Amino acid sequence: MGGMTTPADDFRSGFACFVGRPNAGKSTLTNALIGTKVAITSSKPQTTRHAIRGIVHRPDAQLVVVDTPGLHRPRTLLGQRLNDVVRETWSEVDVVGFCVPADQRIGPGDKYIATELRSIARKTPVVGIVTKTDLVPQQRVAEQLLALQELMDFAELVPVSAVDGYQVDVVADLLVGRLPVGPPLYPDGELTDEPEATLVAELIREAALEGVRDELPHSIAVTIDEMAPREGRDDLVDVYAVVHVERSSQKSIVIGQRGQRLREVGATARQHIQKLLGTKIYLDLHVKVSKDWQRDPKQLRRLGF
Ligand SMILES: Nc1nc2c(ncn2[C@@H]2O[C@H](COP(=O)(O)OP(=O)(O)OP(=O)(O)O)[C@@H](O)[C@H]2O)c(=O)[nH]1
Repeated sequence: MGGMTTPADDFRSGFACFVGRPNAGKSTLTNALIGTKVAITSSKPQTTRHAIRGIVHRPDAQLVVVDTPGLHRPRTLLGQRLNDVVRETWSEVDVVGFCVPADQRIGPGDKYIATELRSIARKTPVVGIVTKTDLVPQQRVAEQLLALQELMDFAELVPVSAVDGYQVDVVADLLVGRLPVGPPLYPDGELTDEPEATLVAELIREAALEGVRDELPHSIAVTIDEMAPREGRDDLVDVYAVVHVERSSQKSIVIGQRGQRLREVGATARQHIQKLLGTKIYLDLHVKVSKDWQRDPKQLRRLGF
């Protein structure tokens, strides 16, 4: 941020999330809004409960898009837990974007989401978004907007195509318009310094936390020691990473019986990293006890906080 410029008095900042049935186009729209800049969750310990998907930086606003798992009709305890996370996110963001694809009839799944949204996030404005307009004739888009309007009270309605870019800015404007006035929540610079390594670290952290979030809420940090293409090959990147925990008891949780868990963490993380980088990777994962790293400013700095 540099402290050189002070944001204008009417600068807006805040959080948004997208909801909608699977395949409604939420991720694609998020990526279109964010462009190339990728944001990283691990840089802010207090926000790790809601993974940040990306940040839209504009001269007049900063829009932080958070991830939510899909809302399901709860059939299992896990389903219920996931739904709790969804509800919590909904009530904490400043605006929700409810996505419905233009090429599919509005159905029970959408009605379920609308009912839930109404009951949980009564005060959160919801923007109704008809996605994938490039797939259907204009007339169909209009019909879908009308059908969507019947579902619930929307703050705004807007059609968009993330693929051809139609009205992506309008969606951004509508979401930003619902954010409170306030300074940027995240510095711009840190997100672009080393996006890949930081994001790779975050993917490993996410994988390591999967299933043990309750046992190790904020006690994990990940650093990347080295990340470079294997010599003489352009299709393989070596990643050397360290998972930092606070106590040796946590180390055993992360490693698991005979290393079983760590292997799974590695496999999951590797898949995600390969997707991100678009190349094969070799992932070398070590677990290290960095005692009380959360309370030690020096260690915190080293771990990138
Ligand atoms: N033609 C077209 N296809 C789109 C558009 N947006 C998304 N898609 C496609 O629709 C499919 C689902 O898109 P996603 O963005 O993954 O949908 P999602 O809502 O994030 O899906 P979940 O992660 O399953 O909840 C993908 O195959 C996208 O390529 C669009 O604007 N136009």
